Amino acid sequence: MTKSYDLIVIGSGTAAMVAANRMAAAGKKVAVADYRPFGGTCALRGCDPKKMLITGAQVMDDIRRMRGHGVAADGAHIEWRDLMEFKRTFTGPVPGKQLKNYAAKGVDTYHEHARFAGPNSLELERSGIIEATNVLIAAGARPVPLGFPGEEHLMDNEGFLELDELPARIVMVGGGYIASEFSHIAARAGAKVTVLQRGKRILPQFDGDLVGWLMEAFDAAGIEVRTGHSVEAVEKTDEGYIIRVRSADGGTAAVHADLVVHAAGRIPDLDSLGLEAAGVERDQCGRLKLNEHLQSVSNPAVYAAGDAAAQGPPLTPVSSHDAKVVVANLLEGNTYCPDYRAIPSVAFTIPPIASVGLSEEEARSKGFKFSLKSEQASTWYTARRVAESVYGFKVMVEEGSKLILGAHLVGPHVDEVINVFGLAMRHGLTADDIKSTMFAYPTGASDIGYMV
Ligand SMILES: Cc1cc2nc3c(=O)[nH]c(=O)nc-3n(C[C@H](O)[C@H](O)[C@H](O)COP(=O)(O)OP(=O)(O)OC[C@H]3O[C@@H](n4cnc5c(N)ncnc54)[C@H](O)[C@@H]3O)c2cc1C
Ligand SMILES: NC(=O)c1ccc[n+]([C@@H]2O[C@H](COP(=O)([O-])OP(=O)(O)OC[C@H]3O[C@@H](n4cnc5c(N)ncnc54)[C@H](O)[C@@H]3O)[C@@H](O)[C@H]2O)c1
Repeated sequence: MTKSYDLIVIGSGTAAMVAANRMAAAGKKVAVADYRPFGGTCALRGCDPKKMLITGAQVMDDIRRMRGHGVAADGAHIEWRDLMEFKRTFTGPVPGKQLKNYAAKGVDTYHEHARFAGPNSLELERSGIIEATNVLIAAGARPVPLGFPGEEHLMDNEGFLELDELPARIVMVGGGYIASEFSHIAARAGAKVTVLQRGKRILPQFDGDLVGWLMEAFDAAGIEVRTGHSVEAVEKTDEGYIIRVRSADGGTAAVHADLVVHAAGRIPDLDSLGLEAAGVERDQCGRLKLNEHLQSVSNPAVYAAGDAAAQGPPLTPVSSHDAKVVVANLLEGNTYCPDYRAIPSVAFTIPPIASVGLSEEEARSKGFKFSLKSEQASTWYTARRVAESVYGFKVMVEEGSKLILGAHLVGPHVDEVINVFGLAMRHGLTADDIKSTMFAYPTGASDIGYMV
């Protein structure tokens, strides 16, 4: 007999976990299917493992900056294998813990590929057909196909975060989050890293002036950044790889490497879901056609969340937020819509760069009247006490309302401090509210009053 559920979730990442747990807590019969180890991108192949490797890289950078200031650690280096083992102390137990957690909550788990067989039924690779009142597509994202010869030679984020040996010469194809973060890790671990970015600058999601200041940290780490360079082909040779590049002025070049990493963007992972069988439509860009409640416009039984839904930026807190919205809609009827205002985002370079709210260009093009405070603040105590020269900010405060429109930070501790701006923006606190708040001193947050 076909097994029947209130909700089947495709995927076992952040969106899936939040949705499945909440539905189970509401007494609903839930199933979760994933063909990969349970845990999803953030816990197994993204945010969390990456941040553990960053911890090692950060120590190396601390030593570099403190050399001659009382720290002598000559010969200190990263033992890549051991750092990977450190990472695995976190990632290793994740799938088992998840399965145990689901079992305890009465959620059925299927470690297999799922595809739609009908409007509200799924075909599982081994277990056959299961059906549900509702299906949540939480299938995440995958590296975008690049369409150039030799793209099969590129290693994705999953491969990089599992490397047992770190190759000597690494090329990052692309210059966004993944290229920036992975290059800071690999360079501190001794690799020669080249970032090949098609765009005019790297990290286009962040403020251009602050990214400019951050380039000093790329230089200090020995990371070569080539902007306006589009990768057009990758060839495998006996010695490694040749990466064929075209520059913005039409010139061509060849870069040699032992490893080529895909850091050129990700797209919703929808192609293998058999959406046609369920009548779930996609738009011209291939994204799911969803209404404001994250429900398929063509099949009301189906909802989507997180990277697969691609309604907000592809970030973990967005996946979690989407899942909460979907569950509220399932339990209470379609009454909730996602709220994507003031989502803080951080690229974990060393030091990090962070952003929340509008960019300066967006604020101007939307016609806001605002005061802008921006400063390269390397002489401030927050930077000096850690011997870091990269520190700066750009904050926009609306005239009249004194609400913060956008905050952009680079330097020590900004990965934490940005959350204070996010809190203020999401809850309508003004620049005056922030100025009248007491922040513990000396902390990164104690600078906020001088930034607004
Ligand atoms: C290297 C890297 C670093 C990142 N770092 C950060 C960070 O620091 N901070 C941040 O906020 N975000 C970060 N992100 C983004 C973040 O990881 C994602 O936005 C988030 O994990 C998406 O969660 P999700 O639940 O939507 O999907 P996922 O966690 O990707 O889960 C989707 C799951 O669905 C499964 N699946 C797909 N198709 C099927 C199918 N047909 N049947 C069964 N299962 C299927 C997949 O195997 C996958 O496990 C990073 C991403 C990467 C790649
Ligand atoms: N800290 C974080 O929050 C974090 C970290 C990693 C990933 N992520 C998420 O994962 C997503 C994917 O990350 P990503 O770094 O792969 O993508 P990205 O969108 O950040 O950057 C991709 C870059 O690759 C460039 N590019 C594309 N094709 C190219 C080519 N042929 N040659 C040279 N350059 C090329 C593009 O110009 C683009 O700027 C991000 O959008 C982000 O939301 C987040």
